[in-house]
Amino acid sequence: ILHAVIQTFLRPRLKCIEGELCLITGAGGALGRLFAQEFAKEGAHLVLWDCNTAANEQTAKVVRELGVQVHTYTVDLSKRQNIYETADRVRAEVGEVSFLVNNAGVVAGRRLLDCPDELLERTLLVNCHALFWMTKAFLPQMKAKNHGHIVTIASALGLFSTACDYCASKFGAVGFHESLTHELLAEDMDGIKTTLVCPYIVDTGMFAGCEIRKELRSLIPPLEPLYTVQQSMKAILAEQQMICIPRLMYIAFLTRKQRLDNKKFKGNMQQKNIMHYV
Ligand SMILES: NC(=O)C1=CN([C@@H]2O[C@H](COP(=O)(O)OP(=O)(O)OC[C@H]3O[C@@H](n4cnc5c(N)ncnc54)[C@H](OP(=O)(O)O)[C@@H]3O)[C@@H](O)[C@H]2O)C=CC1
Ligand SMILES: CC1=C(/C=C/C(C)=C/C=C/C(C)=C/C=O)C(C)(C)CCC1
Repeated sequence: ILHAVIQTFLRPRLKCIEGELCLITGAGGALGRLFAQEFAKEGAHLVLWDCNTAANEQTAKVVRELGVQVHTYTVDLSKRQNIYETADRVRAEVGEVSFLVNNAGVVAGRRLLDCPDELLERTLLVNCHALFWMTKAFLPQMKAKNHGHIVTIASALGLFSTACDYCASKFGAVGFHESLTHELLAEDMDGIKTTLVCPYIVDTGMFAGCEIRKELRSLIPPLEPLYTVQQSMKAILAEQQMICIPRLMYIAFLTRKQRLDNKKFKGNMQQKNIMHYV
C-alpha cells in the first residue's frame, strides 16, 4: 500500500502500448467499454469478451472507429471450459495477448440467507475463479517472452466488507492479484506487470439496488465511470501495482478493523432485494 501511495504522488513515466494485443472481459459493460476506448486511444489492438453479444458488438463498433483492430468473443466466464476453449480460439485466430484486463463482474445483492446458492456461486465464479482460468490461459505466452500485464478490476469492497457474495469474491480477487505478483517476482518475471484496481462505487448501475447512507453519499458521491477508467489507465500505464479510487479508500482499508468493532458504522450501505443481474 505504501508503495502504491508513494507512486500515486510521484509522476512516473507512462509506458507505450501501441500495437499490443489487449483482452478485456466484460467489454460490453459500462467500465469495460470505457477501458476498450482508452486502450484503443493508446493504439492497442483489442480482443473483447462478454456474455452479452449485443453489448460487446456495440463496444466493438465504437472502438473500431478509433482505427484499431478489434475481435469479439461471446463467452460465459462462469464456465472454466468455455474460457479455455475461447482462449484457444483467440490464440489461433488473433495471436498472443500481452495485456489482460479482468474486468467482468457481477453481484447477487441479497443477504446471505435470502440468496439462492446458484447466485452466490455465480458471483464467486465470475469475479474470482475466472481470474485463475484467464491467467492460466494467457500467462504461459507472456512468460515465454517475459512480457505482459495482468490487470485485476477488483473493488474497494475487496479491501473492506459490506456485501457477502461480492466482498468474498473481491477479497479473493485482491488475494489472487497479490499472490500472482509475488509469484512473478519470485520467478524473476520482471517484464510481466500486475495492477490491482479498487474503486469505490461507480455510477454504472451495477449497484443501483443498493442504498448508501445520505451523509456518506454527500461526503463522497459515486464515481464517474470515465474518471474511474482514466485514473485506472494512469495507474496501469505507470505500471503501478495497485490503485484505490478515490484515495480515501486506502484509509477506509486501513481502518476496517476499527469499523467492524464500532456499532456506529453499521449499515453504511444497505442492500435491497433487487439487483439488475438477478
Ligand atoms: N459499478 C461499480 O460501482 C463498481 C464496479 N466495480 C467492478 O468493475 C467491473 C465492471 O463493472 P461495471 O462496468 O460497473 O459492470 P457492468 O455490469 O456494466 O459490466 C459488466 C459486464 O460483464 C458482463 N458479464 C457478466 N457476467 C458475465 C459472464 N458470466 N461472462 C462474461 N461476461 C459477463 C456483463 O454482461 P451482462 O450485462 O449481460 O450481465 C456486462 O457486460 C466489475 O468487476 C465490478 O465488480 C468495482 C467497483 C465499483
Ligand atoms: C466511503 C467510506 C466508506 C464506505 C464505502 C462504501 C460504502 C463503498 C462501497 C463500494 C462499492 C459498492 C464498490 C463496488 O464495487 C466507509 C467504509 C464507511 C468508511 C468511510 C469512507
